[in-house]
Amino acid sequence: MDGVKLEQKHGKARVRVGRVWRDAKTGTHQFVEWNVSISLLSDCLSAYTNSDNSDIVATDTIKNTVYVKAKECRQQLSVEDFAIVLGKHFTSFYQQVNGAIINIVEKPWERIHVDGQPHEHGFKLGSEKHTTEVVVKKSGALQVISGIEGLSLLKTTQSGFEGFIRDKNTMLPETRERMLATEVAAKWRYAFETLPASNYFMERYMDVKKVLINTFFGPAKGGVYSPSVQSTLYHMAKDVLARVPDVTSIQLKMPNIHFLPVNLPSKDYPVIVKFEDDVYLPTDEPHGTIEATLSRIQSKM
Ligand SMILES: O=c1[nH]c(=O)c2[nH]c(=O)[nH]c2[nH]1
Repeated sequence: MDGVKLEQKHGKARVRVGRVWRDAKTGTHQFVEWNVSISLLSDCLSAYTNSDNSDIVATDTIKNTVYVKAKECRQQLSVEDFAIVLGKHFTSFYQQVNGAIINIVEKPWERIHVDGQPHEHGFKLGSEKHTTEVVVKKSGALQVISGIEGLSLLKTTQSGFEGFIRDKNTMLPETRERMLATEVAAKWRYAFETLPASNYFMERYMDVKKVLINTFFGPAKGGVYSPSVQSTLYHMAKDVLARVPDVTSIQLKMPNIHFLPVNLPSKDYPVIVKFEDDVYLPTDEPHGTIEATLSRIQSKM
C-alpha cells in the first residue's frame, strides 16, 4: 500500500532455562536460571503483506535455539555473554535476520553455606536480579546494557526533605529525620569497542552494585545525610561514572517507599501512640517515583 511504512519485529518472550555445569574433579556444580526474551529484526515483510511465511524464523525455533545454545556453552557465562552468543547466532545463521535484541533476567540463585562451608550443589534464592539487553547487528556491532532490578535498600536515619514548594495542597511537614527506603532499578551502558574478556560483565556488575550501595549508605559509622531521593540518586549515578570508567551512562529508578510516622491521638486518653522516630506504617502504595539518567557527554542511553 502506498503512503504507509511497516516496521516489525518478532521473537519469543519469557523463555525460561536453567543450566548446571558440573566439575567432575571438584564435585562442585554451578547453576543459573535465566528468563530470555528475543526479538528479531528481519526481512520477512511479505509474511505481513502477502501471506508468505518463507522468510520467517518460527518463534518456536527461536525458543529451541535458547536450549541448544545453553547446552553448547560448556562453561558458566554471564547473562551478557549468553545474550551475545544468541544474538550472533541469529544474525549470522539467517540471511534474513539483520539484527537481534536479546533481554535476559537472571534469577538470583546463590550458593548455600553449611557450617560456614560453600555447599557443592545447594543454592538459595537471593533478592536483586542481574539483567541485560544486548543488540547485535548483522555487521557484528554490539550494544550492551547491563542492569540490576529489585535492589531494596533502607536506612533508618540520615534522611530528610525540606524546602520544597508549599501551596494550599501541601500537607507534608519538612523534616531532617525520616526513614529512606527504595528499590533500585539501574541500567547502564558500556563503552567498549571490541568484545571484552570473559568475567568482564560479572566483575563490572559487582563494581556497579558496590558503588550504588556504598554511596546510598555512606560510611558504616555515621552514614551520609540525604536531603532528598533526587540528591542521593544523583550521587549514586555520579559515583558509578567516576569509579567505573567503562560505563558511559546510567539510568536509575528509585521509588520513594514511604514509612509513615504512626501517631494515634485519643479523645479519652492523653495519647495512645506518640511518634518519636520509632513506630512506622510501611506502605507500598502510593509511592514516589524518582528516576534520572546520567551520561558522559557524547554518549547516549
Ligand atoms: O526525597 C523526596 N523527594 C521528593 O520529591 C518527595 N516528595 C515527597 O512528598 N517526599 C519526597 N521525598
